[in-house]
Amino acid sequence: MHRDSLFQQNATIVAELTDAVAKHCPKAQLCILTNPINSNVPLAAEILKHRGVHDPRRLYGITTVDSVRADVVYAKLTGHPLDKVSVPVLGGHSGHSLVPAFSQAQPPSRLSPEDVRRLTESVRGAADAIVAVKAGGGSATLSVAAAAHRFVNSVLLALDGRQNIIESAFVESDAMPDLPFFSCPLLLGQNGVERNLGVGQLSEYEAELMKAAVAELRVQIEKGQEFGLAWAKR
Ligand SMILES: NC(=O)c1ccc[n+]([C@@H]2O[C@H](COP(=O)([O-])OP(=O)(O)OC[C@H]3O[C@@H](n4cnc5c(N)ncnc54)[C@H](O)[C@@H]3O)[C@@H](O)[C@H]2O)c1
Ligand SMILES: O=C(O)C[C@H](O)C(=O)O
Repeated sequence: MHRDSLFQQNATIVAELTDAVAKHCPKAQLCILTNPINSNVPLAAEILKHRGVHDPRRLYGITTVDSVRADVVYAKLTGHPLDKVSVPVLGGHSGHSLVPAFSQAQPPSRLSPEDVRRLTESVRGAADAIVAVKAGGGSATLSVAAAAHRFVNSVLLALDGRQNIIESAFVESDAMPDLPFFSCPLLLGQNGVERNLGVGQLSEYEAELMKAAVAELRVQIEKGQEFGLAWAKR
């Protein structure tokens, strides 16, 4: 499954809803789940900019399901309790644009290169695996609903003043040179993204994957920006 192929159907819907947010609730924290995240978030940013209400701290693409998947496979392999595990997932939300950073997993565990490759592929291929199992019956639903709930709940807790709320999301960012949007762990606060916690130290394997991820992301980001700008000016 290519989330990118959903762009044709979903771009106009995202544009219309973002425009309504810009007009009626410009201070809202806008959490976009609609695929392709890698294009739809840049698209929304262009519309918000055009309307003069763009605040990069308040616009997110929800990538939490990737974090959930990485945490689950890491916990299963290492035996760490799932609620104590955290694996950063970096980049975007599509097979080759996302890079799970198992080298930074907490609590740390020594994994063989073969284990890391296998876990990485299972996180990157999870969406396709679910589509195949459902055989025409759709894609992931419950896991995504749970992940979206976790993310939005974290945004609300931070809004309410709770400290040390960290979630990854695809946001406007300078974490990766020359790439205006990127997903990595964020410290959330009352105004949205309080601090971008950045990419951290990647292993050689992860750095290699990241090169291809960045190339794919660049194309998908530009596609969203072009659509958003054209839609806003139409
Ligand atoms: N970011 C992620 O991790 C992730 C994971 C899974 C699904 N998704 C994406 O979430 C989106 C929804 O997936 P789903 O399984 O819930 O689909 P779905 O078809 O079950 O639900 C889509 C809903 O959108 C509504 N809708 C359609 N056009 C609309 C419009 N113009 N304005 C307002 N609402 C409109 C429909 O009535 C329907 O209720 C898809 O784009 C999917 O790719 C993202
Ligand atoms: O588009 C979908 O429904 C798939 C989803 O992005 C996923 O990661 O499972």
